[in-house]
Amino acid sequence: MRSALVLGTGLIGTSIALALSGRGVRVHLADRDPDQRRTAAALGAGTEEPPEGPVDLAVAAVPPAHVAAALGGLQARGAARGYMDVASVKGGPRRELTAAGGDLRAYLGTHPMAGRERSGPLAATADLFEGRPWVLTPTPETDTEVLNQVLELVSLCRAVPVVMDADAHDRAVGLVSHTPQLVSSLLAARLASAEETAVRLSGQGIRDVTRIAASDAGMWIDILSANPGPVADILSEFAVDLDETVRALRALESADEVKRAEGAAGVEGVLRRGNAGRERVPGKHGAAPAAYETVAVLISDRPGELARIFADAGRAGVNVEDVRIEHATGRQAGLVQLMVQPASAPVLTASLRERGWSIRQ
Ligand SMILES: NC(=O)c1ccc[n+]([C@@H]2O[C@H](COP(=O)([O-])OP(=O)(O)OC[C@H]3O[C@@H](n4cnc5c(N)ncnc54)[C@H](O)[C@@H]3O)[C@@H](O)[C@H]2O)c1
Ligand SMILES: O=C(O)C(=O)C[C@]1(C(=O)O)C=C[C@@H](O)C=C1
Repeated sequence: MRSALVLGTGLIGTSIALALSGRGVRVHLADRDPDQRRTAAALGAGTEEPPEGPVDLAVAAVPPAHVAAALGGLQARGAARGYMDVASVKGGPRRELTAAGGDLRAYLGTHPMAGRERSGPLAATADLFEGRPWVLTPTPETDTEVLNQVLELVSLCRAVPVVMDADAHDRAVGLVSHTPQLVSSLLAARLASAEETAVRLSGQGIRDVTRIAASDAGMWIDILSANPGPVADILSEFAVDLDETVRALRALESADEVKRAEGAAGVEGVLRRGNAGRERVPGKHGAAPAAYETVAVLISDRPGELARIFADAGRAGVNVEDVRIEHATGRQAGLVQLMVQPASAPVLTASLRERGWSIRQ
Protein backbone atom coordinates (compact mmCIF):
# COMPACT_ATOMS: atom_id res chain seq x y z
CA MET A 1 0.00 0.00 0.00
CA ARG A 2 1.45 3.34 -1.01
CA SER A 3 -1.23 5.85 -0.01
CA ALA A 4 -4.21 6.09 2.35
CA LEU A 5 -6.79 8.64 3.39
CA VAL A 6 -7.96 8.66 7.01
CA LEU A 7 -11.28 10.45 7.53
CA GLY A 8 -11.83 11.11 11.24
CA THR A 9 -8.55 11.82 13.03
CA GLY A 10 -9.63 10.90 16.55
CA LEU A 11 -8.24 8.11 18.72
CA ILE A 12 -8.62 5.30 16.19
CA GLY A 13 -8.03 7.21 12.93
CA THR A 14 -4.86 8.88 14.24
CA SER A 15 -3.57 5.59 15.70
CA ILE A 16 -3.99 3.92 12.28
CA ALA A 17 -2.42 6.91 10.53
CA LEU A 18 0.57 6.88 12.91
CA ALA A 19 1.14 3.16 12.31
CA LEU A 20 0.86 3.53 8.50
CA SER A 21 3.01 6.68 8.30
CA GLY A 22 5.64 5.02 10.48
CA ARG A 23 5.84 2.20 7.91
CA GLY A 24 6.24 4.37 4.86
CA VAL A 25 2.66 4.83 3.65
CA ARG A 26 1.73 8.37 2.52
CA VAL A 27 -1.27 9.21 4.70
CA HIS A 28 -3.69 12.07 4.01
CA LEU A 29 -5.69 13.28 7.00
CA ALA A 30 -9.23 14.65 6.97
CA ASP A 31 -11.71 15.52 9.72
CA ARG A 32 -14.74 17.73 9.91
CA ASP A 33 -13.02 19.43 12.84
CA PRO A 34 -9.86 21.16 11.50
CA ASP A 35 -8.31 21.25 15.01
CA GLN A 36 -8.40 17.45 15.22
CA ARG A 37 -6.81 17.16 11.78
CA ARG A 38 -4.13 19.73 12.63
CA THR A 39 -3.30 17.95 15.90
CA ALA A 40 -3.00 14.57 14.15
CA ALA A 41 -0.68 16.09 11.52
CA ALA A 42 1.44 17.74 14.24
CA LEU A 43 1.82 14.31 15.87
CA GLY A 44 3.34 13.00 12.64
CA ALA A 45 0.29 10.99 11.54
CA GLY A 46 0.32 12.31 7.97
CA THR A 47 -0.29 15.31 5.76
CA GLU A 48 -3.23 17.75 5.81
CA GLU A 49 -2.85 18.13 2.04
CA PRO A 50 -5.71 16.46 0.14
CA PRO A 51 -4.55 13.68 -2.21
CA GLU A 52 -4.10 14.57 -5.88
CA GLY A 53 -5.83 11.44 -7.14
CA PRO A 54 -7.49 8.33 -5.69
CA VAL A 55 -5.54 6.74 -2.80
CA ASP A 56 -5.18 2.96 -2.38
CA LEU A 57 -7.44 2.81 0.68
CA ALA A 58 -9.78 5.27 2.44
CA VAL A 59 -10.51 4.62 6.11
CA ALA A 60 -13.66 6.07 7.69
CA ALA A 61 -12.80 6.37 11.41
CA VAL A 62 -15.86 8.40 12.39
CA PRO A 63 -18.64 7.59 14.90
CA PRO A 64 -20.89 4.67 13.80
CA ALA A 65 -23.88 6.89 12.92
CA HIS A 66 -21.71 8.87 10.46
CA VAL A 67 -20.03 5.92 8.73
CA ALA A 68 -22.47 5.36 5.84
CA ALA A 69 -22.70 9.08 4.95
CA ALA A 70 -18.90 9.49 5.23
CA LEU A 71 -18.23 6.46 3.00
CA GLY A 72 -20.97 7.52 0.54
CA GLY A 73 -19.35 10.97 0.25
CA LEU A 74 -15.87 9.49 -0.30
CA GLN A 75 -17.13 7.03 -2.91
CA ALA A 76 -19.13 9.72 -4.74
CA ARG A 77 -15.92 11.70 -5.34
CA GLY A 78 -13.84 8.61 -6.18
CA ALA A 79 -11.44 9.29 -3.29
CA ALA A 80 -9.95 5.77 -3.25
CA ARG A 81 -9.73 2.35 -4.88
CA GLY A 82 -10.96 0.68 -1.68
CA TYR A 83 -12.96 1.80 1.36
CA MET A 84 -13.17 0.53 4.93
CA ASP A 85 -14.59 1.63 8.25
CA VAL A 86 -13.58 0.77 11.83
CA ALA A 87 -16.90 1.27 13.64
CA SER A 88 -17.62 -0.84 16.72
CA VAL A 89 -20.83 -2.17 15.10
CA LYS A 90 -20.97 -3.75 11.68
CA GLY A 91 -24.54 -4.67 10.68
CA GLY A 92 -26.06 -1.14 10.82
CA PRO A 93 -23.41 0.78 8.81
CA ARG A 94 -23.49 -1.91 6.06
CA ARG A 95 -27.31 -1.74 5.82
CA GLU A 96 -27.21 2.08 5.72
CA LEU A 97 -24.56 2.10 2.99
CA THR A 98 -26.65 -0.43 1.01
CA ALA A 99 -29.79 1.72 1.41
CA ALA A 100 -27.85 4.81 0.26
CA GLY A 101 -26.76 2.98 -2.93
CA GLY A 102 -23.07 2.78 -1.94
CA ASP A 103 -20.60 0.57 -3.84
CA LEU A 104 -20.44 -2.56 -1.64
CA ARG A 105 -17.79 -4.30 -3.80
CA ALA A 106 -15.24 -1.63 -2.95
CA TYR A 107 -16.17 -1.58 0.77
CA LEU A 108 -15.06 -3.74 3.67
CA GLY A 109 -16.47 -3.31 7.18
CA THR A 110 -13.84 -3.83 9.90
CA HIS A 111 -13.44 -3.41 13.66
CA PRO A 112 -10.14 -3.31 15.53
CA MET A 113 -10.58 -4.83 19.00
CA ALA A 114 -8.42 -2.25 20.67
CA GLY A 115 -9.18 1.15 22.04
CA ARG A 116 -9.11 3.35 25.07
CA GLU A 117 -11.46 5.22 27.35
CA ARG A 118 -10.04 8.49 25.98
CA SER A 119 -10.99 10.07 22.64
CA GLY A 120 -9.22 12.34 20.18
CA PRO A 121 -5.82 12.36 18.44
CA LEU A 122 -3.85 13.14 21.62
CA ALA A 123 -4.83 9.73 23.02
CA ALA A 124 -3.60 7.95 19.86
CA THR A 125 -0.57 5.65 19.72
CA ALA A 126 1.07 3.86 16.79
CA ASP A 127 1.13 0.55 18.70
CA LEU A 128 -2.54 0.57 19.79
CA PHE A 129 -3.45 -2.44 17.64
CA GLU A 130 -0.34 -4.59 18.13
CA GLY A 131 -1.29 -8.22 18.75
CA ARG A 132 -5.03 -7.37 18.92
CA PRO A 133 -7.77 -9.07 16.92
CA TRP A 134 -9.05 -6.96 14.00
CA VAL A 135 -12.41 -8.19 12.69
CA LEU A 136 -13.03 -8.14 8.93
CA THR A 137 -16.55 -8.75 7.59
CA PRO A 138 -16.17 -9.50 3.87
CA THR A 139 -19.14 -10.77 1.83
CA PRO A 140 -19.09 -12.71 -1.46
CA GLU A 141 -19.32 -9.40 -3.33
CA THR A 142 -16.24 -7.86 -1.66
CA ASP A 143 -13.55 -7.13 -4.24
CA THR A 144 -10.46 -9.32 -3.63
CA GLU A 145 -8.10 -6.40 -4.22
CA VAL A 146 -9.88 -4.37 -1.51
CA LEU A 147 -9.71 -7.32 0.89
CA ASN A 148 -5.97 -7.58 0.22
CA GLN A 149 -5.42 -3.84 0.81
CA VAL A 150 -7.27 -4.09 4.14
CA LEU A 151 -5.25 -7.17 5.13
CA GLU A 152 -2.10 -5.19 4.39
CA LEU A 153 -3.31 -2.31 6.59
CA VAL A 154 -4.08 -4.74 9.44
CA SER A 155 -0.63 -6.27 9.05
CA LEU A 156 1.06 -2.81 9.00
CA CYS A 157 -0.78 -2.09 12.28
CA ARG A 158 0.63 -5.43 13.60
CA ALA A 159 -2.89 -6.68 14.40
CA VAL A 160 -4.35 -10.16 13.90
CA PRO A 161 -7.12 -10.41 11.25
CA VAL A 162 -10.29 -12.34 12.19
CA VAL A 163 -12.97 -12.90 9.54
CA MET A 164 -16.62 -12.85 10.70
CA ASP A 165 -20.14 -12.26 9.52
CA ALA A 166 -21.30 -8.70 10.40
CA ASP A 167 -24.31 -9.75 12.51
CA ALA A 168 -22.34 -12.52 14.29
CA HIS A 169 -19.73 -9.86 15.09
CA ASP A 170 -22.40 -7.60 16.62
CA ARG A 171 -23.71 -10.41 18.85
CA ALA A 172 -20.15 -11.28 19.95
CA VAL A 173 -19.12 -7.71 20.83
CA GLY A 174 -22.48 -7.34 22.61
CA LEU A 175 -21.00 -9.78 25.14
CA VAL A 176 -17.30 -8.87 25.20
CA SER A 177 -17.42 -5.10 24.69
CA HIS A 178 -20.85 -3.43 24.84
CA THR A 179 -22.23 -5.12 27.96
CA PRO A 180 -18.93 -4.59 29.86
CA GLN A 181 -19.18 -0.86 29.05
CA LEU A 182 -22.67 -0.64 30.60
CA VAL A 183 -21.78 -2.80 33.61
CA SER A 184 -18.71 -0.63 34.26
CA SER A 185 -20.83 2.55 33.92
CA LEU A 186 -23.54 1.16 36.23
CA LEU A 187 -21.00 0.35 38.93
CA ALA A 188 -19.12 3.66 38.55
CA ALA A 189 -22.47 5.49 38.77
CA ARG A 190 -22.78 4.15 42.36
CA LEU A 191 -19.67 6.20 43.18
CA ALA A 192 -21.11 9.46 41.88
CA SER A 193 -23.12 10.07 45.05
CA ALA A 194 -21.10 7.92 47.46
CA GLU A 195 -19.52 9.30 50.65
CA GLU A 196 -16.13 10.91 50.05
CA THR A 197 -14.63 8.76 52.83
CA ALA A 198 -15.57 5.62 50.87
CA VAL A 199 -14.39 6.90 47.48
CA ARG A 200 -10.99 7.88 48.93
CA LEU A 201 -10.32 4.25 49.78
CA SER A 202 -10.53 3.21 46.10
CA GLY A 203 -7.88 0.60 45.32
CA GLN A 204 -6.93 -1.32 42.21
CA GLY A 205 -10.11 -3.44 42.10
CA ILE A 206 -12.51 -0.56 41.54
CA ARG A 207 -10.03 1.10 39.16
CA ASP A 208 -9.89 -2.07 37.01
CA VAL A 209 -13.66 -2.48 36.89
CA THR A 210 -14.50 1.19 36.21
CA ARG A 211 -11.72 2.27 33.79
CA ILE A 212 -13.98 2.21 30.74
CA ALA A 213 -16.72 4.12 32.60
CA ALA A 214 -14.65 7.22 31.66
CA SER A 215 -15.43 6.61 27.94
CA ASP A 216 -17.18 9.16 25.74
CA ALA A 217 -20.95 8.94 26.35
CA GLY A 218 -21.84 10.33 22.90
CA MET A 219 -19.84 7.62 21.10
CA TRP A 220 -21.35 4.89 23.26
CA ILE A 221 -24.94 6.04 22.72
CA ASP A 222 -24.17 5.66 19.02
CA ILE A 223 -22.72 2.17 19.48
CA LEU A 224 -25.51 0.91 21.75
CA SER A 225 -28.22 2.40 19.50
CA ALA A 226 -26.83 0.25 16.70
CA ASN A 227 -26.77 -2.95 18.80
CA PRO A 228 -29.52 -2.69 21.46
CA GLY A 229 -31.04 -6.19 21.10
CA PRO A 230 -28.01 -8.41 21.81
CA VAL A 231 -26.93 -6.16 24.70
CA ALA A 232 -30.44 -6.16 26.22
CA ASP A 233 -30.53 -9.99 25.96
CA ILE A 234 -27.25 -10.35 27.84
CA LEU A 235 -28.18 -7.75 30.45
CA SER A 236 -31.50 -9.51 31.19
CA GLU A 237 -29.60 -12.76 31.87
CA PHE A 238 -27.21 -10.70 33.98
CA ALA A 239 -30.19 -9.31 35.93
CA VAL A 240 -31.31 -12.89 36.74
CA ASP A 241 -27.78 -13.68 38.00
CA LEU A 242 -27.83 -10.47 40.07
CA ASP A 243 -31.18 -11.41 41.67
CA GLU A 244 -29.84 -14.86 42.56
CA THR A 245 -26.70 -13.33 44.04
CA VAL A 246 -28.75 -10.89 46.14
CA ARG A 247 -30.86 -13.82 47.40
CA ALA A 248 -27.71 -15.77 48.27
CA LEU A 249 -26.27 -12.80 50.18
CA ARG A 250 -29.58 -12.33 52.08
CA ALA A 251 -29.45 -16.02 53.00
CA LEU A 252 -25.97 -15.43 54.41
CA GLU A 253 -27.55 -12.94 56.84
CA SER A 254 -29.99 -15.57 58.13
CA ALA A 255 -29.88 -17.00 61.65
CA ASP A 256 -30.69 -20.44 60.17
CA GLU A 257 -27.51 -22.45 59.57
CA VAL A 258 -28.92 -24.39 56.60
CA LYS A 259 -29.94 -21.16 54.84
CA ARG A 260 -26.50 -19.68 55.50
CA ALA A 261 -24.86 -22.75 53.94
CA GLU A 262 -27.11 -22.40 50.87
CA GLY A 263 -26.23 -18.71 50.63
CA ALA A 264 -22.50 -19.47 50.85
CA ALA A 265 -22.84 -22.11 48.10
CA GLY A 266 -24.70 -19.61 45.90
CA VAL A 267 -22.07 -16.90 46.33
CA GLU A 268 -19.23 -19.39 45.86
CA GLY A 269 -20.88 -20.57 42.65
CA VAL A 270 -20.84 -16.99 41.29
CA LEU A 271 -17.16 -16.56 42.20
CA ARG A 272 -16.16 -19.91 40.69
CA ARG A 273 -18.08 -19.31 37.46
CA GLY A 274 -16.29 -15.95 37.34
CA ASN A 275 -12.91 -17.72 37.71
CA ALA A 276 -13.84 -20.04 34.83
CA GLY A 277 -14.95 -17.17 32.57
CA ARG A 278 -11.90 -15.05 33.34
CA GLU A 279 -9.59 -17.98 32.49
CA ARG A 280 -11.00 -17.93 28.96
CA VAL A 281 -10.00 -14.31 28.31
CA PRO A 282 -6.98 -14.41 25.98
CA GLY A 283 -3.73 -12.79 27.07
CA LYS A 284 -1.33 -10.75 24.93
CA HIS A 285 -1.22 -11.50 21.17
CA GLY A 286 -4.47 -13.50 21.30
CA ALA A 287 -2.75 -16.39 23.10
CA ALA A 288 -4.06 -18.18 26.17
CA PRO A 289 -3.32 -16.15 29.32
CA ALA A 290 0.19 -16.93 30.47
CA ALA A 291 0.80 -17.80 34.11
CA TYR A 292 3.21 -14.99 35.03
CA GLU A 293 4.74 -14.50 38.42
CA THR A 294 4.53 -11.09 40.07
CA VAL A 295 7.46 -9.24 41.60
CA ALA A 296 6.05 -6.36 43.68
CA VAL A 297 8.35 -3.39 44.21
CA LEU A 298 7.79 -0.31 46.38
CA ILE A 299 8.57 2.92 44.54
CA SER A 300 8.52 6.51 45.71
CA ASP A 301 6.36 9.04 43.86
CA ARG A 302 9.25 10.84 42.12
CA PRO A 303 9.80 11.56 38.43
CA GLY A 304 11.90 8.91 36.70
CA GLU A 305 11.30 6.09 39.20
CA LEU A 306 9.39 3.94 36.71
CA ALA A 307 12.00 4.44 34.02
CA ARG A 308 14.70 3.47 36.55
CA ILE A 309 12.94 0.24 37.56
CA PHE A 310 12.40 -0.81 33.93
CA ALA A 311 16.05 -0.06 33.14
CA ASP A 312 17.14 -2.18 36.14
CA ALA A 313 14.86 -5.05 35.00
CA GLY A 314 16.53 -4.78 31.56
CA ARG A 315 19.98 -4.90 33.18
CA ALA A 316 18.92 -8.10 34.96
CA GLY A 317 18.14 -9.53 31.49
CA VAL A 318 14.45 -9.96 32.40
CA ASN A 319 11.58 -9.20 30.04
CA VAL A 320 8.65 -7.52 31.81
CA GLU A 321 5.51 -9.12 30.29
CA ASP A 322 2.96 -6.89 31.98
CA VAL A 323 2.86 -4.22 34.63
CA ARG A 324 0.43 -2.81 37.18
CA ILE A 325 0.81 0.22 39.40
CA GLU A 326 -1.05 0.75 42.67
CA HIS A 327 -0.98 4.20 44.19
CA ALA A 328 -1.53 4.32 47.93
CA THR A 329 -4.04 7.12 48.69
CA GLY A 330 -2.41 10.08 50.40
CA ARG A 331 1.07 8.48 50.42
CA GLN A 332 4.12 9.45 48.44
CA ALA A 333 4.68 5.83 47.39
CA GLY A 334 3.22 3.22 45.11
CA LEU A 335 3.54 -0.47 44.46
CA VAL A 336 4.69 -1.61 41.01
CA GLN A 337 3.80 -5.19 40.14
CA LEU A 338 6.11 -6.53 37.46
CA MET A 339 4.71 -9.65 35.76
CA VAL A 340 7.47 -11.93 34.45
CA GLN A 341 8.00 -15.53 33.34
CA PRO A 342 8.11 -17.75 36.49
CA ALA A 343 11.78 -18.69 35.88
CA SER A 344 12.73 -14.99 35.75
CA ALA A 345 11.06 -14.00 39.05
CA PRO A 346 13.91 -15.07 41.42
CA VAL A 347 16.52 -13.52 39.08
CA LEU A 348 14.63 -10.21 38.98
CA THR A 349 13.96 -10.21 42.73
CA ALA A 350 17.64 -10.78 43.57
CA SER A 351 18.89 -8.25 41.03
CA LEU A 352 16.46 -5.51 42.12
CA ARG A 353 17.28 -6.10 45.80
CA GLU A 354 20.98 -5.77 44.97
CA ARG A 355 20.25 -2.41 43.33
CA GLY A 356 18.49 -1.17 46.48
CA TRP A 357 14.81 -1.68 45.58
CA SER A 358 12.39 -2.72 48.30
CA ILE A 359 10.61 -5.95 47.24
CA ARG A 360 7.25 -6.82 48.78
CA GLN A 361 6.28 -10.49 49.17
N1 LIG B 1 -12.68 4.27 21.09
C1 LIG B 1 -12.49 2.97 20.97
O1 LIG B 1 -12.05 2.33 21.92
C2 LIG B 1 -12.79 2.32 19.65
C3 LIG B 1 -12.22 1.07 19.37
C4 LIG B 1 -12.47 0.46 18.13
C5 LIG B 1 -13.28 1.11 17.20
N2 LIG B 1 -13.82 2.32 17.51
C6 LIG B 1 -14.64 2.97 16.47
O2 LIG B 1 -13.79 3.91 15.80
C7 LIG B 1 -14.53 5.04 15.35
C8 LIG B 1 -13.86 6.30 15.86
O3 LIG B 1 -13.83 6.28 17.27
P1 LIG B 1 -12.77 7.16 18.09
O4 LIG B 1 -12.71 6.53 19.46
O5 LIG B 1 -11.54 7.36 17.29
O6 LIG B 1 -13.56 8.53 18.21
P2 LIG B 1 -12.98 10.02 18.39
O7 LIG B 1 -14.09 10.81 18.99
O8 LIG B 1 -11.67 10.00 19.09
O9 LIG B 1 -12.76 10.49 16.89
C9 LIG B 1 -13.77 10.64 15.94
C10 LIG B 1 -13.34 11.72 14.96
O10 LIG B 1 -14.25 11.73 13.86
C11 LIG B 1 -14.52 13.10 13.52
N3 LIG B 1 -15.81 13.11 12.82
C12 LIG B 1 -17.03 12.88 13.34
N4 LIG B 1 -17.96 12.90 12.37
C13 LIG B 1 -17.30 13.12 11.22
C14 LIG B 1 -17.71 13.24 9.86
N5 LIG B 1 -18.98 13.09 9.52
N6 LIG B 1 -16.75 13.49 8.92
C15 LIG B 1 -15.46 13.65 9.27
N7 LIG B 1 -15.01 13.53 10.55
C16 LIG B 1 -15.92 13.28 11.50
C17 LIG B 1 -14.49 13.82 14.84
O11 LIG B 1 -14.27 15.21 14.67
C18 LIG B 1 -13.35 13.12 15.56
O12 LIG B 1 -12.11 13.73 15.31
C19 LIG B 1 -15.96 4.82 15.84
O13 LIG B 1 -16.75 4.31 14.81
C20 LIG B 1 -15.81 3.79 16.96
O14 LIG B 1 -16.98 2.99 17.09
C21 LIG B 1 -13.57 2.95 18.68
O1 LIG C 1 -9.92 -0.76 26.22
C1 LIG C 1 -10.86 0.00 26.06
O2 LIG C 1 -10.84 1.14 26.52
C2 LIG C 1 -12.00 -0.42 25.27
O3 LIG C 1 -13.07 -0.36 25.74
C3 LIG C 1 -11.78 -0.88 23.92
C4 LIG C 1 -12.94 -1.57 23.22
C5 LIG C 1 -13.30 -2.88 23.94
O4 LIG C 1 -14.43 -3.03 24.39
O5 LIG C 1 -12.44 -3.74 24.01
C6 LIG C 1 -14.09 -0.65 23.15
C7 LIG C 1 -14.81 -0.46 22.04
C8 LIG C 1 -14.28 -0.81 20.76
O6 LIG C 1 -15.19 -0.97 19.79
C9 LIG C 1 -13.20 -1.75 20.78
C10 LIG C 1 -12.45 -1.89 21.88
